[in-house]
Amino acid sequence: MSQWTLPFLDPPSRAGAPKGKYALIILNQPFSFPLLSRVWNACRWRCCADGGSNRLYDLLSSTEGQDPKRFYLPDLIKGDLDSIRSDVRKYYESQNVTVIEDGDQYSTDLMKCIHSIEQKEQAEGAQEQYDIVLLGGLSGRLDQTIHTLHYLHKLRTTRKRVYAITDENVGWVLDEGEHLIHINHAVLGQTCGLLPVGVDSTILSTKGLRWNFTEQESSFGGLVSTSNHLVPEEPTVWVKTSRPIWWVAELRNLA
Ligand SMILES: Nc1ncnc2c1ncn2[C@@H]1O[C@H](COP(=O)(O)OP(=O)(O)OP(=O)(O)O)[C@@H](O)[C@H]1O
Ligand SMILES: Cc1ncc(C[n+]2csc(CCO)c2C)c(N)n1
Repeated sequence: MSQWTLPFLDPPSRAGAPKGKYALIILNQPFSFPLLSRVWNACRWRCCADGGSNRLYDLLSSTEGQDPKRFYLPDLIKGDLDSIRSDVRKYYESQNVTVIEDGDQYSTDLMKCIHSIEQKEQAEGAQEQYDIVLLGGLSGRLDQTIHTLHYLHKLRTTRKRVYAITDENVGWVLDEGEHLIHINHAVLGQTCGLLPVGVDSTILSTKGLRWNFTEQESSFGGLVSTSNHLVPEEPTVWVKTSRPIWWVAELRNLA
């Protein structure tokens, strides 16, 4: 059974950053400072996908007086670089941030960043993979959102854990099998969904939700569990699925 916890969304603690090995990819979508600071501090390596660098730069330029930008320097900016602004590129280059242009028109900036994490893992010769946190990717342009759903669905065969996070949602792919999701109700809101994306149908069983399934079929032609609810008294949600599905939960305002 796969166990799922989200320590990268917990408030900073005196014990320091979560023990897990996390890598962050900042996509070109809006995010708040409280969300950024939590995931940033939890991750050991951080990368901006092309225009994600503009988001980081602009968010950290809005504070009067101090310049927090220099405390949030990514390890890498990568993509076809058709979205990064010249002032942003100039600033990060002046801070010695590596900027890599990859003009391939058959892979997205997200894919290019994932490739860099794989190269890093190879270079480090590490046994353990990075768990990957995408900041953004679940809202905005529908083709990009579907790309996130599609790509993470595909990545499940080679990557153990890849999460997509926005100010509204956290979601990831539950591969076929059994899963125990540990719920921090201070971080997650009420609603959640079990989405059979990219599969004809799945047989689902759940425990710990307001509306549970028992060996029930779920498909786009039939039933899809949207607007389901977490139950405040339940510390875990158990899911059994015969095919991969997307799990999404609402995020509380972290401010
Ligand atoms: N409007 C959007 N909605 C959702 N995700 C987005 C959106 N725009 C960008 N992204 C994500 O951020 C990444 C970087 O985006 P950017 O705007 O720099 O490049 P793009 O040219 O639009 O995307 P790509 O080159 O990857 O097709 C994309 O690969 C995608 O994952
Ligand atoms: C069938 C097909 N559809 C779309 C694209 C376009 N495309 C996909 S990824 C990418 C890079 C964006 O930075 C671009 C332009 C393609 N190549 N092949």
